Amino acid sequence: MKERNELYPVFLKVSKLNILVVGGGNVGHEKLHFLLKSSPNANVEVVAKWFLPETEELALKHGVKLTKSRYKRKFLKKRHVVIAATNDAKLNKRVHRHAKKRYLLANIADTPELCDFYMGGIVNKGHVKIAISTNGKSPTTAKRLRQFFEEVIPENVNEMVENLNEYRKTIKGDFEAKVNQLNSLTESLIEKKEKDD
Ligand SMILES: C[C@@]1(CC(=O)O)C2=NC(=C\c3[nH]c(c(CCC(=O)O)c3CC(=O)O)Cc3[nH]c(c(CC(=O)O)c3CCC(=O)O)/C=C3\N/C(=C\2)[C@@H](CCC(=O)O)[C@]3(C)CC(=O)O)/[C@H]1CCC(=O)O
Ligand SMILES: NC(=O)c1ccc[n+]([C@@H]2O[C@H](COP(=O)([O-])OP(=O)(O)OC[C@H]3O[C@@H](n4cnc5c(N)ncnc54)[C@H](O)[C@@H]3O)[C@@H](O)[C@H]2O)c1
Repeated sequence: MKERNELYPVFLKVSKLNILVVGGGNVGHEKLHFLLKSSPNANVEVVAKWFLPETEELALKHGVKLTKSRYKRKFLKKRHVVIAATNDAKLNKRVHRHAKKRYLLANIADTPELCDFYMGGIVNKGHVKIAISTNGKSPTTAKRLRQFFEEVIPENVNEMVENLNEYRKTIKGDFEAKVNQLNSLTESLIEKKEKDD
Protein backbone atom coordinates (compact mmCIF):
# COMPACT_ATOMS: atom_id res chain seq x y z
CA MET A 1 0.00 0.00 0.00
CA LYS A 2 1.06 3.56 -0.66
CA GLU A 3 2.54 5.45 2.31
CA ARG A 4 0.10 7.86 3.90
CA ASN A 5 0.12 10.47 6.63
CA GLU A 6 -0.78 8.73 9.90
CA LEU A 7 -0.16 11.69 12.21
CA TYR A 8 -3.05 12.65 14.43
CA PRO A 9 -3.65 16.41 14.55
CA VAL A 10 -4.69 18.02 17.82
CA PHE A 11 -5.29 21.68 18.69
CA LEU A 12 -3.34 22.44 21.82
CA LYS A 13 -4.29 25.13 24.31
CA VAL A 14 -0.74 26.37 24.51
CA SER A 15 -1.60 29.16 26.93
CA LYS A 16 -2.21 26.37 29.49
CA LEU A 17 0.96 24.44 28.71
CA ASN A 18 4.55 25.21 29.60
CA ILE A 19 6.65 25.21 26.47
CA LEU A 20 10.42 25.54 26.31
CA VAL A 21 12.27 26.46 23.13
CA VAL A 22 16.01 25.78 23.18
CA GLY A 23 17.87 27.95 20.66
CA GLY A 24 17.24 31.52 19.58
CA GLY A 25 18.86 31.70 16.13
CA ASN A 26 17.16 31.49 12.74
CA VAL A 27 15.35 28.23 13.29
CA GLY A 28 14.42 28.98 16.92
CA HIS A 29 13.04 32.32 15.76
CA GLU A 30 11.00 30.75 13.00
CA LYS A 31 9.45 28.17 15.34
CA LEU A 32 8.65 30.88 17.92
CA HIS A 33 7.28 33.20 15.24
CA PHE A 34 4.80 30.62 13.89
CA LEU A 35 3.84 29.46 17.38
CA LEU A 36 3.00 33.03 18.45
CA LYS A 37 1.38 33.94 15.13
CA SER A 38 -1.14 31.19 15.72
CA SER A 39 -1.25 31.40 19.53
CA PRO A 40 -0.25 34.91 20.69
CA ASN A 41 -0.75 33.91 24.33
CA ALA A 42 1.32 30.75 24.24
CA ASN A 43 3.10 30.16 27.50
CA VAL A 44 6.65 29.84 26.26
CA GLU A 45 10.20 30.48 27.43
CA VAL A 46 13.27 30.46 25.21
CA VAL A 47 16.70 29.52 26.45
CA ALA A 48 19.79 30.16 24.32
CA LYS A 49 23.35 31.42 24.52
CA TRP A 50 22.32 34.38 22.34
CA PHE A 51 19.22 35.68 20.58
CA LEU A 52 18.54 37.41 17.30
CA PRO A 53 17.32 41.02 17.69
CA GLU A 54 14.03 40.05 16.01
CA THR A 55 13.53 37.32 18.60
CA GLU A 56 14.06 39.86 21.38
CA GLU A 57 11.48 42.11 19.75
CA LEU A 58 8.96 39.30 19.31
CA ALA A 59 9.47 38.14 22.89
CA LEU A 60 8.89 41.62 24.24
CA LYS A 61 5.68 41.95 22.26
CA HIS A 62 4.27 38.65 23.56
CA GLY A 63 5.70 38.64 27.07
CA VAL A 64 7.89 35.65 26.30
CA LYS A 65 10.72 35.06 28.77
CA LEU A 66 14.16 34.87 27.19
CA THR A 67 16.83 33.21 29.29
CA LYS A 68 20.40 33.74 28.17
CA SER A 69 22.14 30.58 29.23
CA ARG A 70 23.63 27.32 28.03
CA TYR A 71 21.04 24.57 28.04
CA LYS A 72 20.84 22.56 31.24
CA ARG A 73 18.61 19.60 31.97
CA LYS A 74 16.89 21.48 34.80
CA PHE A 75 15.27 23.79 32.23
CA LEU A 76 12.92 20.92 31.39
CA LYS A 77 11.42 20.93 34.89
CA LYS A 78 7.67 21.62 34.88
CA ARG A 79 7.45 21.71 31.05
CA HIS A 80 4.93 19.90 28.94
CA VAL A 81 6.57 20.45 25.58
CA VAL A 82 10.10 21.19 24.40
CA ILE A 83 11.23 22.43 21.01
CA ALA A 84 14.97 22.19 20.36
CA ALA A 85 16.41 24.37 17.61
CA THR A 86 20.08 24.92 18.30
CA ASN A 87 22.89 24.63 15.79
CA ASP A 88 24.47 21.89 17.90
CA ALA A 89 23.11 18.56 16.68
CA LYS A 90 24.55 16.69 19.67
CA LEU A 91 22.85 19.10 22.05
CA ASN A 92 19.53 18.74 20.21
CA LYS A 93 19.84 14.96 20.67
CA ARG A 94 20.61 15.44 24.35
CA VAL A 95 17.51 17.59 24.77
CA HIS A 96 15.53 14.83 23.07
CA ARG A 97 16.98 12.19 25.41
CA HIS A 98 16.21 14.27 28.49
CA ALA A 99 12.69 14.96 27.23
CA LYS A 100 12.04 11.24 26.71
CA LYS A 101 13.13 10.45 30.26
CA ARG A 102 10.55 12.93 31.52
CA TYR A 103 7.80 11.85 29.10
CA LEU A 104 7.73 15.32 27.55
CA LEU A 105 6.56 15.90 24.02
CA ALA A 106 9.57 16.94 21.97
CA ASN A 107 10.02 18.62 18.61
CA ILE A 108 13.61 18.62 17.49
CA ALA A 109 13.31 21.20 14.73
CA ASP A 110 14.36 20.02 11.31
CA THR A 111 14.99 16.48 12.63
CA PRO A 112 11.86 14.46 11.84
CA GLU A 113 13.13 11.20 13.33
CA LEU A 114 13.46 12.85 16.76
CA CYS A 115 10.07 14.57 16.72
CA ASP A 116 7.03 13.39 18.71
CA PHE A 117 5.04 15.92 16.71
CA TYR A 118 5.63 18.25 13.79
CA MET A 119 4.86 21.93 13.67
CA GLY A 120 2.43 22.47 10.81
CA GLY A 121 1.50 25.09 8.30
CA ILE A 122 -1.39 26.98 9.90
CA VAL A 123 -4.27 28.85 8.32
CA ASN A 124 -6.31 31.02 10.67
CA LYS A 125 -9.56 32.88 9.97
CA GLY A 126 -11.20 33.95 13.21
CA HIS A 127 -12.36 30.82 15.01
CA VAL A 128 -11.44 28.60 12.08
CA LYS A 129 -8.03 27.00 12.02
CA ILE A 130 -6.58 24.54 9.54
CA ALA A 131 -3.31 22.76 10.20
CA ILE A 132 -1.30 21.28 7.36
CA SER A 133 1.33 18.58 7.38
CA THR A 134 3.08 16.78 4.57
CA ASN A 135 4.16 14.00 6.90
CA GLY A 136 7.50 15.77 7.17
CA LYS A 137 8.16 15.22 3.48
CA SER A 138 8.07 18.78 2.22
CA PRO A 139 7.77 21.76 4.59
CA THR A 140 7.86 24.01 1.53
CA THR A 141 4.64 22.39 0.29
CA ALA A 142 3.08 22.92 3.75
CA LYS A 143 4.01 26.60 3.52
CA ARG A 144 2.63 26.98 -0.02
CA LEU A 145 -0.60 25.19 0.89
CA ARG A 146 -0.93 27.47 3.91
CA GLN A 147 -0.58 30.50 1.63
CA PHE A 148 -3.03 29.02 -0.88
CA PHE A 149 -5.71 28.39 1.76
CA GLU A 150 -5.16 31.83 3.28
CA GLU A 151 -6.10 33.21 -0.14
CA VAL A 152 -9.08 31.02 -0.98
CA ILE A 153 -10.85 30.62 2.36
CA PRO A 154 -13.27 33.54 2.59
CA GLU A 155 -12.80 35.98 5.44
CA ASN A 156 -16.49 35.63 6.30
CA VAL A 157 -16.15 31.94 7.19
CA ASN A 158 -15.94 33.21 10.75
CA GLU A 159 -19.35 34.88 10.46
CA MET A 160 -20.86 31.53 9.63
CA VAL A 161 -19.23 29.95 12.67
CA GLU A 162 -20.47 32.72 14.94
CA ASN A 163 -24.00 32.68 13.51
CA LEU A 164 -24.25 28.92 13.82
CA ASN A 165 -22.88 29.11 17.33
CA GLU A 166 -25.66 31.55 18.27
CA TYR A 167 -28.24 29.42 16.49
CA ARG A 168 -27.19 26.15 18.13
CA LYS A 169 -27.75 27.72 21.55
CA THR A 170 -31.38 28.41 20.62
CA ILE A 171 -32.28 24.93 19.34
CA LYS A 172 -34.52 22.96 21.61
CA GLY A 173 -34.99 19.22 21.58
CA ASP A 174 -32.74 16.26 22.03
CA PHE A 175 -29.27 15.85 20.63
CA GLU A 176 -30.46 14.11 17.48
CA ALA A 177 -32.95 16.86 16.65
CA LYS A 178 -30.20 19.43 17.14
CA VAL A 179 -27.82 17.62 14.80
CA ASN A 180 -30.53 17.24 12.19
CA GLN A 181 -31.43 20.93 12.23
CA LEU A 182 -27.81 22.05 11.99
CA ASN A 183 -27.15 19.60 9.19
CA SER A 184 -30.15 20.62 7.11
CA LEU A 185 -29.34 24.29 7.57
CA THR A 186 -25.81 23.84 6.24
CA GLU A 187 -26.52 21.15 3.64
CA SER A 188 -26.36 23.54 0.68
CA LEU A 189 -22.75 24.39 1.51
CA ILE A 190 -21.52 21.19 -0.06
CA GLU A 191 -22.65 20.30 -3.54
CA LYS A 192 -22.28 16.58 -3.38
CA LYS A 193 -22.74 14.56 -0.26
CA GLU A 194 -21.28 11.09 -0.57
CA LYS A 195 -22.37 9.99 2.86
CA ASP A 196 -23.10 11.56 6.20
CA ASP A 197 -20.18 11.41 8.58
C1 LIG B 1 5.39 23.94 8.28
C2 LIG B 1 6.55 24.54 9.04
C3 LIG B 1 6.01 24.95 10.41
C4 LIG B 1 6.97 25.60 11.38
O1 LIG B 1 8.19 25.70 11.15
O2 LIG B 1 6.44 26.08 12.41
C5 LIG B 1 7.67 23.50 9.08
N1 LIG B 1 8.71 23.90 8.34
C6 LIG B 1 8.47 25.11 7.77
C7 LIG B 1 9.27 25.70 6.78
C8 LIG B 1 10.49 25.19 6.23
N2 LIG B 1 11.34 24.36 6.87
C9 LIG B 1 12.42 24.08 6.06
C10 LIG B 1 12.26 24.82 4.85
C11 LIG B 1 13.27 24.84 3.70
C12 LIG B 1 12.84 24.04 2.49
C13 LIG B 1 12.45 22.59 2.72
O3 LIG B 1 13.26 21.82 3.23
O4 LIG B 1 11.33 22.25 2.31
C14 LIG B 1 11.03 25.48 4.95
C15 LIG B 1 10.36 26.36 3.92
C16 LIG B 1 10.70 27.81 4.02
O5 LIG B 1 11.19 28.28 5.08
O6 LIG B 1 10.45 28.51 3.02
C17 LIG B 1 13.59 23.25 6.43
C18 LIG B 1 13.34 21.92 7.02
N3 LIG B 1 12.30 21.60 7.83
C19 LIG B 1 12.42 20.29 8.21
C20 LIG B 1 13.66 19.77 7.68
C21 LIG B 1 14.27 18.40 7.96
C22 LIG B 1 13.90 17.34 7.01
O7 LIG B 1 13.03 17.52 6.13
O8 LIG B 1 14.52 16.27 7.12
C23 LIG B 1 14.21 20.82 6.91
C24 LIG B 1 15.47 20.78 6.10
C25 LIG B 1 16.67 21.32 6.92
C26 LIG B 1 17.96 21.17 6.18
O9 LIG B 1 17.99 21.34 4.97
O10 LIG B 1 18.94 20.89 6.87
C27 LIG B 1 11.51 19.57 9.04
C28 LIG B 1 10.26 19.96 9.49
N4 LIG B 1 9.67 21.17 9.23
C29 LIG B 1 8.39 21.14 9.64
C30 LIG B 1 7.53 22.25 9.69
C31 LIG B 1 8.00 19.77 10.08
C32 LIG B 1 7.24 19.04 8.96
C33 LIG B 1 5.90 19.66 8.60
C34 LIG B 1 5.20 18.81 7.60
O11 LIG B 1 4.75 17.70 7.97
O12 LIG B 1 5.04 19.23 6.44
C35 LIG B 1 9.37 19.10 10.31
C36 LIG B 1 9.43 17.61 9.95
C37 LIG B 1 9.72 19.11 11.80
C38 LIG B 1 9.58 20.45 12.45
O13 LIG B 1 10.52 21.24 12.33
O14 LIG B 1 8.51 20.67 13.09
C39 LIG B 1 7.24 25.74 8.32
C40 LIG B 1 6.37 26.49 7.27
C41 LIG B 1 5.51 27.48 8.00
C42 LIG B 1 4.71 28.35 7.09
O15 LIG B 1 5.28 29.14 6.31
O16 LIG B 1 3.48 28.30 7.21
N1 LIG C 1 19.10 28.79 9.29
C1 LIG C 1 18.37 28.05 8.53
O1 LIG C 1 17.47 28.53 7.83
C2 LIG C 1 18.60 26.56 8.49
C3 LIG C 1 18.12 25.83 7.45
C4 LIG C 1 18.29 24.48 7.45
C5 LIG C 1 18.95 23.87 8.50
N2 LIG C 1 19.45 24.59 9.52
C6 LIG C 1 20.12 23.88 10.62
O2 LIG C 1 19.36 24.09 11.82
C7 LIG C 1 20.22 24.28 12.93
C8 LIG C 1 19.95 25.61 13.61
O3 LIG C 1 20.22 26.62 12.68
P1 LIG C 1 20.11 28.16 13.03
O4 LIG C 1 20.25 28.89 11.74
O5 LIG C 1 18.94 28.43 13.87
O6 LIG C 1 21.44 28.38 13.90
P2 LIG C 1 21.89 29.71 14.55
O7 LIG C 1 23.38 29.68 14.60
O8 LIG C 1 21.21 30.90 13.94
O9 LIG C 1 21.33 29.63 16.06
C9 LIG C 1 21.77 28.69 16.96
C10 LIG C 1 21.12 28.97 18.32
O10 LIG C 1 21.44 27.88 19.19
C11 LIG C 1 21.88 28.42 20.43
N3 LIG C 1 22.76 27.50 21.12
C12 LIG C 1 23.83 26.84 20.62
N4 LIG C 1 24.40 26.07 21.59
C13 LIG C 1 23.65 26.25 22.71
C14 LIG C 1 23.71 25.74 24.03
N5 LIG C 1 24.67 24.90 24.42
N6 LIG C 1 22.76 26.12 24.91
C15 LIG C 1 21.78 26.98 24.55
N7 LIG C 1 21.68 27.50 23.32
C16 LIG C 1 22.61 27.14 22.42
C17 LIG C 1 22.57 29.72 20.07
O11 LIG C 1 22.67 30.56 21.21
C18 LIG C 1 21.61 30.24 19.00
O12 LIG C 1 20.56 30.94 19.62
C19 LIG C 1 21.61 24.19 12.39
O13 LIG C 1 22.07 22.88 12.66
C20 LIG C 1 21.50 24.44 10.91
O14 LIG C 1 22.46 23.71 10.19
C21 LIG C 1 19.30 25.93 9.53
